[in-house]
Amino acid sequence: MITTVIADGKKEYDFIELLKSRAQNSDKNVIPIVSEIIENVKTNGDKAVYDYTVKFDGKAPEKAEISADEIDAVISECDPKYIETVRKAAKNIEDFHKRQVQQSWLTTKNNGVIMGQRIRGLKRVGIYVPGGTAAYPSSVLMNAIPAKIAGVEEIVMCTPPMKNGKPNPNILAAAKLAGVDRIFLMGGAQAIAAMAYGTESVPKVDKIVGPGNIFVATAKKLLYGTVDIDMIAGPSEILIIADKSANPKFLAADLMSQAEHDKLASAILLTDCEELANQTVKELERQVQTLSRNEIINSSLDNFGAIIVCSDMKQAVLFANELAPEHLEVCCENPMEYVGKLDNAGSVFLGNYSPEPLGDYFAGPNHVLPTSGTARFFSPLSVDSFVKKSSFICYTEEALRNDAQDVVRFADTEGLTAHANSIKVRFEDIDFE
Ligand SMILES: NC(=O)c1ccc[n+]([C@@H]2O[C@H](COP(=O)([O-])OP(=O)(O)OC[C@H]3O[C@@H](n4cnc5c(N)ncnc54)[C@H](O)[C@@H]3O)[C@@H](O)[C@H]2O)c1
Ligand SMILES: N[C@H](CO)Cc1c[nH]c[nH+]1
Ligand SMILES: [Zn+2]
Repeated sequence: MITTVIADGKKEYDFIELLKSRAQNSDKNVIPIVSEIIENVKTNGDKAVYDYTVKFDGKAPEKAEISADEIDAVISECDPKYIETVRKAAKNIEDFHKRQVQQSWLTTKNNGVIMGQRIRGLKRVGIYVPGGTAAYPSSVLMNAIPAKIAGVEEIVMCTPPMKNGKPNPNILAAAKLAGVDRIFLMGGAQAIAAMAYGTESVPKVDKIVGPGNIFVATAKKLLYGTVDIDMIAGPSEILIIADKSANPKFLAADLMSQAEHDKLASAILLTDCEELANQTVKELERQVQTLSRNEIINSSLDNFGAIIVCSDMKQAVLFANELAPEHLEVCCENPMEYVGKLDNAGSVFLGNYSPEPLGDYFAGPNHVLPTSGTARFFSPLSVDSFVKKSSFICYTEEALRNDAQDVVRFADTEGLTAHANSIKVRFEDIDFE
């Protein structure tokens, strides 16, 4: 079961180092596997993707792309109540992300100089929607809605087929509602490589976004540069900081909500209350028996789960910032007090009634979030992830004349005479120093 460590001034620091190194090293073994897949797809295109789909997903569809007619036929199988829920979630996600939109701007200075920044949607993006051990229609919404708001011209989606080689109807319904343009049934590193290089059927994209397991996350990392990526959004993580006011039943449930994603998922509790830690262990043992994915949960908690009884809540905050988790729940008496102290987390859930799964599906903020400690420098998926910015400058002759001497001096200092010359030829009447 989960490892519990009690603060003694050293053990807890050593354990935090261990947890950090676990998160960073987990992809070492898969790099050679993923590199081979990428090379094969680059060389052999659709044929390689087909073979990997058979190998990893069970059965490959004859044609990887799903036609519009097929989509409509499959969607008719969905439960209308589910469609209604998707619509409500989509509305919340749209409302949240619309607030992120940045406008192009220009400014005119007193001397007539105009400059500004043009912001526009990327031309073609690839969104990855996981579908291995579970199907993720919620990830379709989280990827596609901000892309649409950003004005992306074409959204290409890849998701693995179900075991019978067919598409998951609930994923297709979410894709249609969110405005995805083309859908391909393929998963894992091979799907990422197909979108990065293009194949006979899959178009090459400018950027790949979206979460996935360790094979997907590693492929994105290796292909960065051939294509842009959003971040490393690998196996899920939850870290909870809790004081004695927290409810162990809620804590255990929330820890396991992320552990059930993947054997490599991590679930960590930091508390200053030993009694709460013990009660949470008991709750984990009790509740896990009632959950369908208990095998994955047990493996995840065994290998990547931890409860640390900290010396105080200040130490809990310090460790939370060190670990930089994907999701951070604050189950403390005054949760708002912590907001300004938590610097490194993908998404923060405040109070006993903001459980992590609410954010996964419904509240509005994006659930595609940085993992493996990369929340230190990556941000959640957002409208920003789908735009490109170009700046522009327009000087008048008079304005350039005024700045000419300074620009020439800078160019001369760098030893770049051609740069200086481009200014000088415009003002042959100026005697440059
Ligand atoms: N960070 C986030 O924002 C976020 C959001 C949602 C989900 N997730 C994570 O996404 C992941 C989803 O994982 P999943 O496995 O269910 O679906 P997935 O679609 O990411 O992966 C399935 C694919 O993995 C490949 N694969 C499986 N075993 C392989 C092997 N031995 N060698 C090579 N390739 C192999 C196959 O191609 C398969 O199609 C979970 O880890 C979950 O925690 C993260
Ligand atoms: N918790 C996942 C991100 O790590 C997102 C998700 C989708 N569905 C359920 N959960
Ligand atoms: Zn989740």
